[in-house]
Amino acid sequence: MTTTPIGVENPGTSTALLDVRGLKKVYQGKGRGVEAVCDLTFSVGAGELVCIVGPSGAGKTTLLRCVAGLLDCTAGEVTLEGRKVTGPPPGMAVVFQEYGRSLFPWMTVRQNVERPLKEKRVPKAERQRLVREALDAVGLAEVHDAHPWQLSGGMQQRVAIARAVAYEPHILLMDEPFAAVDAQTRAELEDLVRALWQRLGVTVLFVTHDIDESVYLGQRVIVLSNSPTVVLEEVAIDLPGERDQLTTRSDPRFAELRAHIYRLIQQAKEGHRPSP
Ligand SMILES: Nc1ncnc2c1ncn2[C@@H]1O[C@H](COP(=O)(O)OP(=O)(O)OP(=O)(O)O)[C@@H](O)[C@H]1O
Repeated sequence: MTTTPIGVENPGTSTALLDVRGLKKVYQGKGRGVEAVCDLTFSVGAGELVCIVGPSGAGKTTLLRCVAGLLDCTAGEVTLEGRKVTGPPPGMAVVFQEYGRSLFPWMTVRQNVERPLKEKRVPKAERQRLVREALDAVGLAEVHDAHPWQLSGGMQQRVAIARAVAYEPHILLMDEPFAAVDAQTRAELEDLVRALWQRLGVTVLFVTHDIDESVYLGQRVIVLSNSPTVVLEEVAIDLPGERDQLTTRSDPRFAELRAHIYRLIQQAKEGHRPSP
């Protein structure tokens, strides 16, 4: 299985936008430290859609929080667009798993999406346009005046995605964003992410524990070992760029890639490390 980064669907996007070098994170607790991430190195090209999978507790969320500048690294560094990340960088948006906690219940859908744009001091007319376009893109134009608690879980996660997209980020980080929605909604949201990615040309780093989801979405899947966490393998997903839930998932190549990553995760759980 190849391990080189690819950009089959967005040709000419080989420039590294995000660089993670020797990333280590140790949480300091009372009396002892927890090494969540040991030594991670990888990069993501501009316009790529890269998924990260690994066993539970491998440090996927920790990695994403370090990349987002929400946590300090113990060692190593994260570089975005050539600048070292020391706090939340301006060109980045994050979608978390807990949409319920990430939206403000007292604000309408439109106000939730608009809020980061106000903080960014985007002029009013421009803000209104961005909010309208983002809500259109996620199919929520009709409910802009509703409050989050009046919407289903899947719709709330669409609001969170619209908020991220309206911000016009260069890179979108997603941390198990569909873990809490039903299978049908999950499939729709996966297609939404691919459609937005193709349309907007945004770089996406998508963390999931779901192997099928990583193969369906990604151009490349980075498989993490178990703790102490390193990159076990980078798997190029050489499926056609046009994907749909039925055709892609019944492609024999899809099954091969899924089986390969499944075996890697099993090996990871057994403590397998990459050869030096
Ligand atoms: N704030 C914290 N303080 C101490 N230890 C932590 C903290 N957050 C995470 N950890 C530990 O770091 C390790 C990695 O956790 P993390 O949540 O990053 O893994 P994960 O791969 O996202 O897990 P999962 O797939 O189960 O969500 C775990 O051992 C976890 O207990």
